[in-house]
Amino acid sequence: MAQEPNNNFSFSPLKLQRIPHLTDYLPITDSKTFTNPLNQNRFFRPTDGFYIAHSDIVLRQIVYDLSGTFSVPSSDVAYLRAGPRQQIYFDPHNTRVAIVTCGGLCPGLNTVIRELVVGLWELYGVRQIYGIQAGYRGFYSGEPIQLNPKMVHGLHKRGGTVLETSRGGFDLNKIVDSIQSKGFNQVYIIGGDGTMRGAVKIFDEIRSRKLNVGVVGIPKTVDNDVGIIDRSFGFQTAVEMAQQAISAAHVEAESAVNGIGLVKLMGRSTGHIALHATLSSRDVDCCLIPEVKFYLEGKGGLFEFLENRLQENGHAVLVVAEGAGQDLIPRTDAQKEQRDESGNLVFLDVGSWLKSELNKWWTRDHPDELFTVKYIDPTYMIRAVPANATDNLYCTLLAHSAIHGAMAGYTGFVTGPVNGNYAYIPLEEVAQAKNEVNTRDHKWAWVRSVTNQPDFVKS
Ligand SMILES: Nc1ncnc2c1ncn2[C@@H]1O[C@H](COP(=O)(O)OP(=O)(O)O)[C@@H](O)[C@H]1O
Ligand SMILES: O=P(O)(O)OC[C@H]1O[C@](O)(COP(=O)(O)O)[C@@H](O)[C@@H]1O
Ligand SMILES: [Mg+2]
Repeated sequence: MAQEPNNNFSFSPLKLQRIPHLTDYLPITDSKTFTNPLNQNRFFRPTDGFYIAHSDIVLRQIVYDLSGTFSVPSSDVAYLRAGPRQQIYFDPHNTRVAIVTCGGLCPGLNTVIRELVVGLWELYGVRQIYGIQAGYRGFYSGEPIQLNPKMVHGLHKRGGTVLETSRGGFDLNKIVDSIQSKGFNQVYIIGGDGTMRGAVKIFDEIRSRKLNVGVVGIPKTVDNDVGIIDRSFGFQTAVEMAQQAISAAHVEAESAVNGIGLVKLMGRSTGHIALHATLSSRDVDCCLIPEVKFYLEGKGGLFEFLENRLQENGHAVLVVAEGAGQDLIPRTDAQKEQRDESGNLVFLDVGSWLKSELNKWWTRDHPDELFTVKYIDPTYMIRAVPANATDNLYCTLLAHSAIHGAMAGYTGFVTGPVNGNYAYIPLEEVAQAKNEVNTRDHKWAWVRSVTNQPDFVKS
């Protein structure tokens, strides 16, 4: 029977995760602030509650169990709510902005660039806006490109990043020297977990040099592996794109005798894309993710499961995240050490390996029966597309939130939705947080109930 809520609960003070402000470390010789130009913007007409105050917060934890004696644990935290401030720190005429994109592609990168440029220009009247080319290395190895709304007009309809991106090339001193010498006072850094770790270092160096430069992180990752925020932009578009690959795999498998459709999806250390694509498709018989180790042979293994599925249905669809099964694939010592320019471990192709293992298994156990594995690897197709409508809207809100925070003088922060509300989160916290699939919660149980796949726990 459901337990009645108990009135015996109390809220201990929440811990507000403050974000740094430039005045925290800069000598306040001139404490002048500026009235937000939105006051004069005929489209916005600020009314009561339009501006966000220091006291507006967003709770990280919003679901509680009120049975028994209850108090909010002191570990529960709140973040500053994102949005326009009535008084701003930067004079728009003297604001000089740099925007950079780093790491892998993700649908919506161009939209964020577009909305940063248009938002800074239209909402705040900033005119000195520059794009840094090809990731972190672009700060010191090339010339920034000046941007204006006309130049970025149609960007939301294009995949990729017009600024180009890269991995590696992180030279802290050269980057900060360049920010200083080029006179930038706001830097918007769009990237994933690696980029955010770099951004923390840039922010620390800027602070230790006491530079009047705001550093803002905008989290980007198609894998959805950045923690704290609800989800990363482009993720939904990628899941949608993955449906096409799964449908094709299903058609191929269904149209063959003992056909297996195998689809590999992105997900270096997290299986969010594979999981969401599986749940949306319902054509998937088994979903393999990095968070759940699996095995091939014997009782409860993948082969036994597929054998039964082929017997029942004549076909099966397998979705595998790129980071799954890496511990099973034989590799040379050199391959064990191989890293990309950013230091990320280079993975072997789990799809090709699985295909080969499946073929070996079938030939060994059923030498006289037809069997086919059709392997589809849509890797770059799911991330090199323009953002869908939902992601485009999300990118706009992210860009606007970032601008409002930076113009107010906040620094060393990341903006993103927390429980549906846009918040300012300390950069360092985001750089450390991971978002892995929680295999104990109902979503993973739901996958297993949809596919009826094994739990791969050896008894
Ligand atoms: N720990 C780190 N410290 C400084 N820079 C880093 C760190 N990790 C990654 N970077 C830099 O961040 C950029 C993007 O990192 P990468 O891991 O490739 O992509 P993502 O940011 O999408 O995870 C690269 O230029 C890389 O050199
Ligand atoms: O071939 P690339 O460009 O290194 O990208 C491959 C990687 O990029 C990703 O799509 C996203 O990774 P990042 O968010 O770290 O850029 C991974 O899923 C994948 O392993
Ligand atoms: Mg990454």
